[in-house]
Amino acid sequence: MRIERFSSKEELYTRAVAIIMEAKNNGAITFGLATGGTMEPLYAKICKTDIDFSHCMSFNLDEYVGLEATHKQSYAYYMNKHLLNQKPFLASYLPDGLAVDPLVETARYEGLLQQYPLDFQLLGIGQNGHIGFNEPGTSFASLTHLVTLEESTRQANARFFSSIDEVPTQAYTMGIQSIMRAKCILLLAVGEAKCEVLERLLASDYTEDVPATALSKHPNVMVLTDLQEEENKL
Ligand SMILES: N[C@@H]1[C@@H](O)[C@H](O)[C@@H](COP(=O)(O)O)O[C@@H]1O
Repeated sequence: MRIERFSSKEELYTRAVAIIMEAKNNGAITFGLATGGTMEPLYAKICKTDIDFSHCMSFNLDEYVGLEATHKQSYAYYMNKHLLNQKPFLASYLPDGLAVDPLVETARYEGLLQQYPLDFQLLGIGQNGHIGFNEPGTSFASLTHLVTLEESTRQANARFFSSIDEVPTQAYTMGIQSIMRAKCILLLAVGEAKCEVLERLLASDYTEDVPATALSKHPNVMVLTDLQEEENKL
């Protein structure tokens, strides 16, 4: 895992855009995409470039169960709003939050990921170390599956909803193994709220208690952060 630290968010996002453009120039076609506050400035910056994804495919990490694609807090809506309306891909996929049968839906989505292996995966990180919606304790062998969200995850995401009661209790997510199959992974940890989890990630051994530590066994992971090392603070 290579880590690059930036003294400003502006520099960090500029670097992230450059990495994505380089991946694309080097032939990446299939992009795993992420949502969350962390990704909003990234997508805003991408939209200002002339990058063309019209021959690429995108696959989102996760989606809330129970929200239709037109719901303003669904990840389908988020992706259209922040990226896909401005930068359309040849095809864009997310798990279907309204799928009737979770087993059929997770098999469908995992099948797509196996049919179109990811060249590039973008990741944020949850305050409890989750990637996608893989909560602590998730098997590192997991494929796309249905999860029950931790209360802390619902609380962290409640800021996007009018009240915590509206935050879904379940989601579909790519599994850890689905994520780890990507050829190249870029994780962004931005803002003070991610300080503790980033330090945990860097200090922890490979453990399912901190899902993001799975990445330590991946050959091509880059972490960008605006957080400084403990000794450099003050
Ligand atoms: N499922 C998403 C994750 O993919 C994301 O990484 C995390 C952090 O989001 P934020 O960037 O808003 O802190 O939030 C959600 O839980």
